[in-house]
Amino acid sequence: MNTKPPDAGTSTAAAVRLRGGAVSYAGQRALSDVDLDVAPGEVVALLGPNGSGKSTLVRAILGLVPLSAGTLELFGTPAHRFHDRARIGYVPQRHTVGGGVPATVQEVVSSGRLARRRLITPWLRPADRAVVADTIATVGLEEKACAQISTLSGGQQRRALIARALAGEPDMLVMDEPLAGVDLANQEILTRTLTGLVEAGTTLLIVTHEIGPLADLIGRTVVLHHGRVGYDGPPTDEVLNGFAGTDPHFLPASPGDPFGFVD
Ligand SMILES: Nc1ncnc2c1ncn2[C@@H]1O[C@H](COP(=O)(O)OP(=O)(O)OP(=O)(O)O)[C@@H](O)[C@H]1O
Repeated sequence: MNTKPPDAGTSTAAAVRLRGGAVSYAGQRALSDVDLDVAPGEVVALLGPNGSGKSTLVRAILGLVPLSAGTLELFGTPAHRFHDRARIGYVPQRHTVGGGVPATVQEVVSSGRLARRRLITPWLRPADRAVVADTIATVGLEEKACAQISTLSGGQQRRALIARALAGEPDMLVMDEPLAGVDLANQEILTRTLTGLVEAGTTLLIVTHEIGPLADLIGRTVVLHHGRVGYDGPPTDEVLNGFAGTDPHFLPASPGDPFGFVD
């Protein structure tokens, strides 16, 4: 699926440009002095131990939590003046769907399309419906399009919610733990989906504990320690193998210990 105009996502402006970013919750610092550039078309994995600030960083980029310091630009525009939110798709961390709201896969995915169109009229045009159908096919859920989303497995729900984000045809997709709790078959489908998006020029920012099947896709890893960037570079074996989400020996980086592995 790629119905973007040919120049979409190829602008030279960074998709994300954060300088000196800081976030506090009730006076407690969760992020400090974070610099992050994400170029159009880049695939960046955000790693780090539990509580190191990964989700906070993506929430700050998405404007879901305010920066207490620093500056943020999205696609070359200061974040406070950036109104084209549909250019950024977001799949949050805990995103299985409960039984509370009855909705089919098609309806859920359509809601992602409606959000892009900022519709005054509450219906989709044929071209929008085609994108919705295409997106459902991209994540391999054609046969479930009319099923209630609450009847799907966790992995299938995750695929549906990724499809919802994709239905807005974002230039950048931000995903928090897309593979967590997803079985191998669903991981493979998701990896194929993401590979197709990257080939189409979509920028990916992925918070993950499990590089696993995504290893071939990821061009760069940014590792957070205690709310600061400890490593920013290629996904070396040392980063990928040495990282463990809850490893107490994974300490703040220092010049002699760039990955923070040494006690
Ligand atoms: N809404 C909140 N209110 C108060 N503190 C919060 C809130 N969200 C996160 N924190 C704290 O901010 C710090 C960073 O949390 P964050 O969830 O960003 O880390 P993380 O690296 O994404 O962790 P995990 O891998 O467990 O998801 C932690 O100390 C956490 O307890």
